[in-house]
Amino acid sequence: MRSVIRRRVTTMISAFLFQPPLSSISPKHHQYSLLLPLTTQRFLTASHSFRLRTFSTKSIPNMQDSASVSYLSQREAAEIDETLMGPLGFSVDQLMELAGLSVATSVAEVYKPSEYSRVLAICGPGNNGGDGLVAARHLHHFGYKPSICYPKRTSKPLYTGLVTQLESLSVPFVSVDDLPEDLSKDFDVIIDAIFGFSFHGAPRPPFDDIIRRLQTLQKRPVIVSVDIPSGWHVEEGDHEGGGIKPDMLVSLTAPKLCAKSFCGPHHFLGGRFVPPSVAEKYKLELPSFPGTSMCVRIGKPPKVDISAMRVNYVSPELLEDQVESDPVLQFRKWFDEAVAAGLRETNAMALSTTSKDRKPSSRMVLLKGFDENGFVWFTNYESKKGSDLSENPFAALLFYWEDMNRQVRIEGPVERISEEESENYYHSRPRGSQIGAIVSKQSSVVPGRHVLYDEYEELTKKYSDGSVIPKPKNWGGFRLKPNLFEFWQGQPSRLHDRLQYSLQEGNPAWIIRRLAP
Ligand SMILES: NC(=O)C1=CN([C@@H]2O[C@H](COP(=O)(O)OP(=O)(O)OC[C@H]3O[C@@H](n4cnc5c(N)ncnc54)[C@H](OP(=O)(O)O)[C@@H]3O)[C@@H](O)[C@H]2O)[C@@H](O)CC1
Ligand SMILES: Cc1cc2nc3c(=O)[nH]c(=O)nc-3n(C[C@H](O)[C@H](O)[C@H](O)COP(=O)(O)O)c2cc1C
Ligand SMILES: Cc1ncc(COP(=O)(O)O)c(C=O)c1O
Ligand SMILES: [K+]
Repeated sequence: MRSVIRRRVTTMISAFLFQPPLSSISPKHHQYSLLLPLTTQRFLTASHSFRLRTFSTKSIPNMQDSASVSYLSQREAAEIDETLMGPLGFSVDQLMELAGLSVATSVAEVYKPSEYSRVLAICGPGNNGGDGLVAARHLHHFGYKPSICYPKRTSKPLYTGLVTQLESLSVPFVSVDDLPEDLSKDFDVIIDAIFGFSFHGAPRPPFDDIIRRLQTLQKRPVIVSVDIPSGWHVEEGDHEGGGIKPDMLVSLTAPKLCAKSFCGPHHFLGGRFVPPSVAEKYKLELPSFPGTSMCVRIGKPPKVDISAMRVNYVSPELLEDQVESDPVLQFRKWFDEAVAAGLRETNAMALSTTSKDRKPSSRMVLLKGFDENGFVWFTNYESKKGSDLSENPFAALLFYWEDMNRQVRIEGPVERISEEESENYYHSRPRGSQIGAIVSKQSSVVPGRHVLYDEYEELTKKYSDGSVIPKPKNWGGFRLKPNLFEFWQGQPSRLHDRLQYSLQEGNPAWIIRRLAP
């Protein structure tokens, strides 16, 4: 019995697979290879692990070539829907859940709840409306304050369930009559989940009036359209002009033809459920989803006004009576908190040095240890920073832990650590990095990458027997002994907390002073 069912399903899938696509779609397969997912892999060596970040255009979601993206006709969209929920074994609940989650994560990528918390999801009578209900639930859990306008309810259990779920979260439902004529006062984001790919003709009441209100919105609230900007023709787009102008479009499965005329700043793709058979059949060329993300940006990056880019920091206060009297202990506290918060490369710091002609230069290095004796990093003593420090043995370190609105400045004299300490650390590194340190005459001019690579290959062969890789004489650690610390905690309106620790001649006690922000 089971095998009969399996055979039937296989036959249905192959019948589906061998049908030709309904519309031809620009096949630029050579570009697809550029859209590799960003992978962060862990490489384990005998005693260590270190992260290798592989980089591709995909890792910058804005760098997609929108010309290589496929668009679906209305018929294809409906057909894919049927296939997913027929031979491919999906249920509508499942797809709707994934679609709604994609919408919520797309919104969260661009519109942060700290600034755009008041969301109105306007839900239509079909599955597009269902996506809106699901998205609102996720947005609630992401920290937004959604409200729902759902004038034409469906009595199917899927929909009544979604409504019950929202009611159990105390998400308010607003009737059309209670919606303010000017939506800009009460909402920061409007989720347009009115019509999806089954829309046809002209909008009927009460949606005609709601769409009219959306057409006249100014800058705020922003409109996020689910799959289709409601009121637009599914294939021809805003063909009569005067339709709504969403700021964000979240296309599901693949963009529909109308999306070609979308010219808002944020076009995202959601619906991370397309099996390869569907992608192959419809020759779908779509960006791949990075990491574990449920959405990915399609198309060109939005134009930004750099002068308007700013974040208003909101953090707990940093008060004199809360901090440690010893700045090294205070640093440890903040460092541990940054690690616990999961920040990447908490130990990355900017190191600033100056040459004897008093010209400063900065670069990132990794902190490899700190205690009351100082802060240690490793490098090539004959590099630019190495020669700067020989000429002027003073430096400044800077940590910026962006997610915590924190910055730490540390300044003081610098000295080389002992050869023994450097030896020990060098041999604790992955063997590839040890060889890399031999190969790199750091800061000198290299004729081409191949030069480094050839020498690396040669040395890798030489040491393939696992023998000790000798530390180059010019590679080792520096230790900065601080005489000044500053702990900076970002606060609203640029009234940040700055607590500076300094030492006075001949006095081992640190003086703590608050500096104006
Ligand atoms: N695989 C996928 O791609 C997935 C797709 N998903 C989602 O499903 C969406 C498609 O859903 P859908 O087929 O239910 O159609 P949708 O457009 O929401 O509404 C149809 C309703 O609107 C009505 N209606 C139509 N025209 C009208 C008018 N002029 N004025 C007034 N009413 C009008 C129509 O009524 P009728 O005309 O039939 O009387 C019917 O009640 C798709 O866009 C995506 O968001 C995801 O959930 C999962 C994965
Ligand atoms: C996050 C990060 C960490 C780095 N860590 C080190 C390090 O620990 N030691 C090092 O020599 N270079 C490190 N580098 C490379 C340096 O920034 C720099 O390119 C190199 O040391 C040459 O600098 P210089 O020519 O000013 O001496 C790091 C770069 C980054 C982005
Ligand atoms: C050139 C260079 N040297 C040294 C380091 C530090 O490496 P490790 O953590 O293996 O000491 C880095 C880190 O990015 C580096 O780029
Ligand atoms: K819509």
